[in-house]
Amino acid sequence: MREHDVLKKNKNFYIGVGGTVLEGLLSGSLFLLLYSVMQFLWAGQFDLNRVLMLTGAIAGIFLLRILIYSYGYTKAQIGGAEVSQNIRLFMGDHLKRIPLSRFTQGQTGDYINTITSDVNNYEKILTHKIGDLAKNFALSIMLIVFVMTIYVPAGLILLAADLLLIPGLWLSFRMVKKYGKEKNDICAENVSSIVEYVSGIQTFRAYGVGGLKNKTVISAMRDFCRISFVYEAKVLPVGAGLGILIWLSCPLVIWTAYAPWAAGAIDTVSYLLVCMLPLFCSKLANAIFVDLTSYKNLMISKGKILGVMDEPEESGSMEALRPATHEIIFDHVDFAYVPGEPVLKQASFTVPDQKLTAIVGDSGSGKSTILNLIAKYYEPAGGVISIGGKPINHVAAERVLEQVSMVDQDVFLFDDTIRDNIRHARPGASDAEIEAACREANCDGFIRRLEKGYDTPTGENGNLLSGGERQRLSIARAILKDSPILLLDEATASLDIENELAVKQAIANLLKAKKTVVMIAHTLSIVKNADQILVVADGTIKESGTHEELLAMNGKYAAMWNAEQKITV
Ligand SMILES: Nc1ncnc2c1ncn2[C@@H]1O[C@H](COP(=O)(O)OP(=O)(O)OP(=O)(O)O)[C@@H](O)[C@H]1O
Repeated sequence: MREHDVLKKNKNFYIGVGGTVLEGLLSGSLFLLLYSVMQFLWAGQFDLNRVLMLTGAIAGIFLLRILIYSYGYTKAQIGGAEVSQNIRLFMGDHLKRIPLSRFTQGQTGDYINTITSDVNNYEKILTHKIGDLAKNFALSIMLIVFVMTIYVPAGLILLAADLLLIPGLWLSFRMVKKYGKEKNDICAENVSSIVEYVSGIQTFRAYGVGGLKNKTVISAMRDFCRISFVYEAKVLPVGAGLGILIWLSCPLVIWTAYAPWAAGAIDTVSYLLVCMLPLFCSKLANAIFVDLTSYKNLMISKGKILGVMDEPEESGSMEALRPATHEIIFDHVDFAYVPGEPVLKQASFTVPDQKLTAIVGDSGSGKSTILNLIAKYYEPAGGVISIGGKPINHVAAERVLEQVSMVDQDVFLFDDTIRDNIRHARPGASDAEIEAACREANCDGFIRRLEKGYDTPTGENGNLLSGGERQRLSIARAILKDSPILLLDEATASLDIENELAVKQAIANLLKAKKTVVMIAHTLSIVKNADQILVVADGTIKESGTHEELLAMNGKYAAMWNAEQKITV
């Protein structure tokens, strides 16, 4: 489905609108019945037969209205839900192709806001607003025409009152444009701060900055309160002023139609009805004003949806990447997360095929960034990265990731069973293959001790498991995926000794298979036996070689090694 097609209204929507309009017109027809009742009364021809006929007609119309309304309403809801489902599925698919660099915290709040509340708003336009507007327009036209058949000038006054909606809406649309967009942006910021608050609730509590002490959330809420007030305060006077002007049509009609009534050109019953209908018409005009103003406001949501849909996706060929070897080369690679703050500067190195390369360096020197670039989570600003001699700059990230398994410090687990969490690595894997991978990853034992074994739910983001258990599940995923390149961010520092040993054993098992491995090591003793060690500093590779070669250089690595030895002793 093409991006703008998903926003298109469907058949159910049109049936829903048609039903609402029909139901509205039927409700308007009650005025015609009322008119005939008054005519019969006035003529002294109202008898039991007529009462029965009229009440029967009213009951019939009422029943028909209920049927049409229920059918139309249900269809409109189904139609709207279908459209919002298509939008959300499309966006889900689209988001996975948007470059990761776009997912800053503020932007993430924007995305969440768009996928949830903006799509809900758009659904509301389809299910309620358009139908209500069409119904009120149709009913207004019907009543104006009816009044015109009785006395043309009275109908023209009602028409003129309705035409006042044009300047009124012009003004209110300007306000919506000015303050509605700001309200929507502040709402997105609110979502970001709430997402941050809920995700970090443990930390906030630990430092006693939860609830009313949380400055970011409170200030975001205050901003939202302020803009909501400003928005209403700006739009409300326009609506109130317009309401009064439109309402003036009531005395004007009474006054205008008086002369023809007094002259006998209009009978008393018609005069009475002509005097009553402007009240109803002005209520309809006010409803149209409110609905069109909120329609315009809700259309901001449509604009935001289109904005996300139009965000450029990662480019690159979807052709399968089938390199003969899995040697990785960085050739003068430049990279920055934030423009003007380079993380890698002309970094060049080679990771030999089927060998273990370790990356060491100070915290923040760019080690994880190197792994992120190999996995194509980010694009370099300059230089070339190639796998097996093939530059990956123009290859789609999905194709590169087929060659790569990543085990890093932030293990993401879905709120699903352990078995299905591991199966994400290779959806076609059998239960036996999953269990074999878990044995290798040193997690089969603890999984079997759980009440439901492999069918135990991990909880949201794996919060029912310990850090070491989550790490081992992520290693099991890498073993199951069995891809030729393995990227490993060694993270045993925060684990207790038992978990640390289990994770280290799991990593040792993972390294047994012949793969091209790039491993970030935070403790040098782990990488002593690596085939090559790269030392990252100042955005580039400062030293490279084996442990012995680097010690002999007596440079940064030797200094780091000596410092570590002192701590260990
Ligand atoms: N998503 C991001 N947006 C902006 N800056 C980032 C982002 N990720 C990392 N950085 C910055 O880039 C630099 C390198 O980060 P990186 O995570 O690659 O370092 P590292 O060597 O792996 O650190 P550590 O050993 O502490 O994990 C750091 O200054 C970091 O603050």
